[in-house]
Amino acid sequence: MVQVVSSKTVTSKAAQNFLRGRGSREGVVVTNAREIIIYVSDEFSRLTGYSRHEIIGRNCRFLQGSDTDPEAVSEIRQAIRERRECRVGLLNYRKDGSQFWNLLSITPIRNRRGQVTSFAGALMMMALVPTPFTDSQLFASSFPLTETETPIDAEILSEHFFFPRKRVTAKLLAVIPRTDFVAETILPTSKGPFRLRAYRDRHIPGYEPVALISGHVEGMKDVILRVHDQCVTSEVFGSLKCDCKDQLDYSMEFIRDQGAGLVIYLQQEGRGIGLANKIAAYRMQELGYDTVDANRVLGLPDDSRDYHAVKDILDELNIQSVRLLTNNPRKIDRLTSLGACVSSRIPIVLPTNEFSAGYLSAKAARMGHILETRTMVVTEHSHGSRECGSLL
Ligand SMILES: Nc1nc2c(ncn2[C@@H]2O[C@H](COP(=O)(O)OP(=O)(O)OP(=O)(O)O)[C@@H](O)[C@H]2O)c(=O)[nH]1
Repeated sequence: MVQVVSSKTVTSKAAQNFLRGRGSREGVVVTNAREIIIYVSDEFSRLTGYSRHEIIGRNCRFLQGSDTDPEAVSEIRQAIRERRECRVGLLNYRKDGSQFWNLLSITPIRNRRGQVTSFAGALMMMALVPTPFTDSQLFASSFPLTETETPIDAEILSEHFFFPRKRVTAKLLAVIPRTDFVAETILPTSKGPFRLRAYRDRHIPGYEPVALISGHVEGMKDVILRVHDQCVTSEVFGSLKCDCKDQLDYSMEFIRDQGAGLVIYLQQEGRGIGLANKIAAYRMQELGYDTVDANRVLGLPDDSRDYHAVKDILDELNIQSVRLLTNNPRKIDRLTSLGACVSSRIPIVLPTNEFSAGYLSAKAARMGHILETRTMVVTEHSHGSRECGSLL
């Protein structure tokens, strides 16, 4: 629930009721009858990147930009003129210039005599769609849906929200957080103590992401992050066929040595296909297929991992931006598509062995991984100031 303001500015019962009814992940603003913002929730600030004092006293138009559809804006204007409720899906801009799809609900607040005294707006953020976009892409997700993502049928959504263009056929991905924090403990490890935070996915029974944290990361920007997907074969059985365990060990040590950072560990064995399928894929690799074709001959996707939980956990920890420990540029794309701010990439440079060399070069050749194995030294590839969403 949104905390109900005790502020003198939002005193009407109707406005208070509106605020009480909102989910905690919705950003809320209240304007006076002349559409000047008099209240802004913390979540609204967080979602848009503007601080409260940058918002109060302004008109909500500051979220619009060059790609905001004028048809959507005119629907809002008309609803306000007619003093009626409206729900609109439109492209908005955060303070850093990045775009997001906003499901905006505006409700006029009336006094006892029925006069409109203020307007309350609730903002809900959706996944980014590619820009510049074509009509047919407009509502298409920028990345394929996997079974772990939340599909929302655009037809259904468009029954509730006015969208500027009606040719809505593709599915929409709504970024509705679904990863709940469960508990935190201190975990002594061979690499030193870490805070271990457990989460639970609301939709997938048994899917329990964890965050292994060193130092203070909450509310910080440029936090070192390793997004690590489960690899039982190397991490438990010591398989030499891949570099997963080495990368996990390296990341924990790197984060410890840097003083702060986190590993988000996800149960997505075998790039999302599961352990048994991965073992079947290994069998295919013994027959001569590389890591990509082995999946394909089994009718399995190359990579069906989902990073929804990463965005939710970063939001839950109020982490503003991350420096990602990875050699996989697509991981950066996928995280930024979900709205996470990746400010730079830190390569992980590790030696190969006779069993992993083929796998690693296949990943570089077929999956776009950056393969640097000449030296053990890790240097940060900075991409300059926060250019979220346009790193590579
Ligand atoms: N399907 C399949 N999965 C594999 C294979 N080898 C390792 N994995 C899985 O690959 C996942 C790790 O992905 P990688 O492609 O190694 O690396 P990445 O996470 O994409 O990129 P980095 O951030 O650079 O590590 C883990 O879930 C492993 O279980 C394989 O041969 N086939």
